[in-house]
Amino acid sequence: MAKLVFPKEFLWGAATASYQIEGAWNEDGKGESIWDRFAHTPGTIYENQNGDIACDHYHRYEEDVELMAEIGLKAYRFSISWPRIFPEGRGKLNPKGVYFYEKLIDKLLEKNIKPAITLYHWDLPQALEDKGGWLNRDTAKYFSEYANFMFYKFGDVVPIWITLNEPFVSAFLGYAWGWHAPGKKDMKGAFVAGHNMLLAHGLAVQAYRDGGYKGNIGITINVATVYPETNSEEDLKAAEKQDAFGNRWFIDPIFKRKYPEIIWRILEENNWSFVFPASDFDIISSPIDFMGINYYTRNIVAYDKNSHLGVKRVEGPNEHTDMGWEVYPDGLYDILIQLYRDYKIPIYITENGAAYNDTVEDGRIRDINRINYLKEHIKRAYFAIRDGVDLRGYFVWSLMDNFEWAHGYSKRFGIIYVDYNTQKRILKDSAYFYKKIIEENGVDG
Ligand SMILES: OC[C@@H]1[C@@H](O)[C@H](O)[C@@H](O)c2nc(CNc3ccccc3)cn21
Repeated sequence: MAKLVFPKEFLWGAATASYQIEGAWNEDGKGESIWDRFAHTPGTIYENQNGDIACDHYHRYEEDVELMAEIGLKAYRFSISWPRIFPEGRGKLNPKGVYFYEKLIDKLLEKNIKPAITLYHWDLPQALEDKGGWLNRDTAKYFSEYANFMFYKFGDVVPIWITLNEPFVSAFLGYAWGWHAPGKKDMKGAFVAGHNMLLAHGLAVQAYRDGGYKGNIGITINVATVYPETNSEEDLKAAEKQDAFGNRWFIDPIFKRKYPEIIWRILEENNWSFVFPASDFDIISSPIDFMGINYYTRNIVAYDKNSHLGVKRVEGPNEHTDMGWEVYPDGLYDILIQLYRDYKIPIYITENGAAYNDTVEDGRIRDINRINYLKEHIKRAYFAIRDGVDLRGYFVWSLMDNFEWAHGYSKRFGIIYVDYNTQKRILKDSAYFYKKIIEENGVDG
C-alpha cells in the first residue's frame, strides 16, 4: 500500500463556527445575533434547540485547544461572532468579547496552531438586521469597519483571513427559502443580500490591503460538483446552469467582475434587473490570495421544464451520510481541477466532513464510516495536487460535534464527540486517524 505524501508545508486543520460552538449567547456584553433570534423562534430548529450553550466553547476554549494540540492540528479555522465584538454591529466596542478572542488566539499560537479566522459565518448582529440586514447596502460598510478593527487587533498574528463563509447559503437559505436566519422568503431579497455580501467582502479585502498586513485573505464558497444524469443536450445544459447558479454565482464577480449569465437571466426574467453600480464590481473583484471551498457532496441533475431553472436534482446511487448527502469523493477531485483550471488561484479546502449517527461504546466512538469518508476525500486532494492544483490545506468539518443549524444537535460532524449533557469531549477514532495523517503528512493510497 503506497503512502501518498503531501507537500511539506501542507496545512492540516479543523474548522468550527462561532454560533455553532461558543454558547454564552448573551454573556460578557455580547449583542444578539440573527441566529440567536432565529433559534429562539419556535418551530425553526429541530426540537426547538438553540445555540445558547452549544459546546460551551466560550468557557472551555483552553481545554479545546489542548485537544487540538493532542490531535496535532497545524491550523484551526474558527469564526468571530461579530456581535461579541460590536454588540450593535458598529460603534460601541465590547472589550470582553475582544479579550475572549485574544486569549483563544494566544493559546493557539502557544501550541503552534495557526489561527485561520472567518469574519462572518452567518451570525449577523440583530441590531443591523433591524436596519435591513444584508438587504441594506450600508451593512457592507459596517462589515468592513468590523473587519478593519479585527485586522488592526489581530492582523499581525493571524496569517489566514476568510471574509465570508458561503454567501450563497446565507443569502439563499436566509433570504429566499427561510430555512436559516433571518428566515425571510423573498427571492428578490436573496439577490440583493448576495450582492451586498459580495460588496462587504470586497470592502474588507481593500481594508486588509490598505493596512499592509502580511497574511493572506480570501473567501469561502460552498461547492457541489455537478454531473448530468445523461449526456443528452438538455441534461448537459441543465448541468451547466446548475454549476453556474450553485457554484459560480459568488466566484465569477470576484474573478471575472460579473455574475454568471444565468444569474442575469433570472434577474431580467423577474424584472429584478437591479442597477448594480459597475464600480461595485471594481470593489468586489479586489484581488484575493486564495479561494476556500467547502465540499461535501455532488449534484446529479437532469433537464426538467417544471423545475426551478429547468433543472431537477437526481439522487446519487452511492452511500449517503446522516445529512442525506451522497458520498462521492471523486467530486472533490473534479471540482478542484475545474476551479483551478478556471481561476488559477491557490485553494484551501476550508470544510470537508460527514455527519454520522455516532454512539459511545466502552468509552470509544468507532466512527469507521467517517474515517473512510475522510480517507477517500484526502486521497482525492492528493491526486488533485499531483495533477497540478495549488492546494494549500485541508480543514476537516468539524473539530467537534456542534449545533448543526436547523438540525440542532441531531447531526454529528465532529472528530471529537461532545456529550451535551456533561460537555465532556471524547476523541473519536477519526481523531486518531486524522492525528496519524498529520504525523505522516499523508495517507495510505
Ligand atoms: O452542514 C455542515 C456544515 C455546517 O455546519 C457549516 O456551518 C457550513 O459552513 C456548511 N456548509 C455546508 C455545505 N453547504 C450547505 C450548507 C447548508 C445546507 C446545505 C448545504 C455544510 N456545512
